[in-house]
Amino acid sequence: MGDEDGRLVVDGLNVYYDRVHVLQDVGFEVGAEPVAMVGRNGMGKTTLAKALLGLVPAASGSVRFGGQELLGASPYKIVKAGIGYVPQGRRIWPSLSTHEHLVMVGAKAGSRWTVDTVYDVFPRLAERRDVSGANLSGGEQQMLAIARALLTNPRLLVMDEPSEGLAPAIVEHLASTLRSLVDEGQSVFLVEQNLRFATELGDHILVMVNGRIATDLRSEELLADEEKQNLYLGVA
Ligand SMILES: Nc1ncnc2c1ncn2[C@@H]1O[C@H](COP(=O)(O)OP(=O)(O)OP(=O)(O)O)[C@@H](O)[C@H]1O
Repeated sequence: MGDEDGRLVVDGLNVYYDRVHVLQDVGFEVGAEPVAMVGRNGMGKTTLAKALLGLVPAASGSVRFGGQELLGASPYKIVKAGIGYVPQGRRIWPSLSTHEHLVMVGAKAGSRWTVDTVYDVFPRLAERRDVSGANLSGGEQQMLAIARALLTNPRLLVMDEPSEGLAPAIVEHLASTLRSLVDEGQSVFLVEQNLRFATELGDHILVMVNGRIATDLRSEELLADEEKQNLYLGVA
């Protein structure tokens, strides 16, 4: 995991919604080092995550993963190729229990991830195994969305705003759990508005402005530069 084999290489990616040019010549790479993309609302981050998973069509460009071209492939094939997806808004089934969500995905043969090993990473989910999705807290739903993606045994985990709507203490807990996975070799591409979460998990930061990657820097550089934070994110 996280080796050159599982490298994501995005090049010249263009996406339109009707005539609106939402992603403009987007290019970046994700290897072993975790990468986070930040940007204000509506800049195109979710569209990018969806385009990587084949959920929105691209007009042109290339998305290669482990040397294989995935642009134009179905989401099913992309997940099978080793890209796991945690969508914005979590997408939990209200009437299914925690355990039902997990057994429905099941484990892949030979994978380190089984229902039991995801419960080891998220013990809170084991405690809440019989609780329905509708009755889980936001943080528990987020853990479940991540656990469900892990069961697909991803070489690369793409997460769209996992911190959204969660209390700071929960965000902190999520960041440290995800950081442990990264330290064990899990590759991660994170889309985030929460600068603290993004810089805690991502070593490398891409800033998206109006559908383009405006800059690309180390997380400590962005944290040390309030002017850039204000310019790109309006947070300082
Ligand atoms: N299905 C769609 N049809 C048309 N326009 C869309 C569609 N989805 C998003 N957009 C527009 O495309 C632009 C980029 O949206 P996107 O959701 O990718 O941004 P974002 O950076 O993820 O923002 P947020 O953090 O609010 O999710 C926005 O102007 C948005 O209004």
